[in-house]
Amino acid sequence: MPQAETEEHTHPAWPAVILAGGLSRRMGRPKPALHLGGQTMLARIIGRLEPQAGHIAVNLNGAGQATIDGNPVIGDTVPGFLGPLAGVLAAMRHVAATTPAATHVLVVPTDTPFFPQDLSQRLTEAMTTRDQIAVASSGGALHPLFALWPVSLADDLEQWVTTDPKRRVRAFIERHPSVTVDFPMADTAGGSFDPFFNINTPDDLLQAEEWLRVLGENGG
Ligand SMILES: Nc1nc2c(ncn2[C@@H]2O[C@H](COP(=O)(O)OP(=O)(O)OP(=O)(O)O)[C@@H](O)[C@H]2O)c(=O)[nH]1
Ligand SMILES: [Mg+2]
Repeated sequence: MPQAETEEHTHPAWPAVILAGGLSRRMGRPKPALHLGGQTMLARIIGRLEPQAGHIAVNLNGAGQATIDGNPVIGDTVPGFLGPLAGVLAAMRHVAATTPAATHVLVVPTDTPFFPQDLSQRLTEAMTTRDQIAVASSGGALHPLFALWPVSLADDLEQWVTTDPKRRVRAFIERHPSVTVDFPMADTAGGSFDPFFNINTPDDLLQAEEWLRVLGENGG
């Protein structure tokens, strides 16, 4: 069961968590604070989520500050920079504690600013049972960090992230019932555009500025 529907939401509003931890080694500086089109990446992701999610929290490796941009910060619940799945685990624990009625948590990464505006709606519609992980894909590529995760997987995930040597997101998903939702490429003046364009390097950031111009002020 999602959070209560409100007038702004034409579909269920899941609690959501933004993965903003990690080391940003390829970028060389923290990705959530990067500026894209005059806005931080994190602010951009929050703006993209707000119309399609309920309560939003930001996951960092440590919860050194209480809020960012008005949203609560949650730290990883397992230490050691264990990767994105540590953030997914923190998201499940947070939602179980703060929104116990929610069966799922919507998780998105901080470095993919043009993700679809109907992400939550389409992932929700694709689920046929409440034990499924609903995962996004585009152009034949899975985007395992864009998913609706059953909160009930928390204990199993904790076991996995603290014992599996690779902690690959896909490998964890494969152990559970899931459904994949394919999102179309956008047709733009600059050609076909993948809405899951991911920013990892300084060069990716320059390209993202270009796409922002092509897509318009808010990035589509
Ligand atoms: N909570 C948490 N999130 C993480 C961790 N590692 C990566 N992430 C998040 O997972 C998403 C994808 O991670 P990457 O692109 O690999 O980010 P990264 O590890 O900071 O970057 P690189 O060091 O260049 O690999 C981003 O949204 C990161 O914020 C982690 O240890 N804990
Ligand atoms: Mg990484």
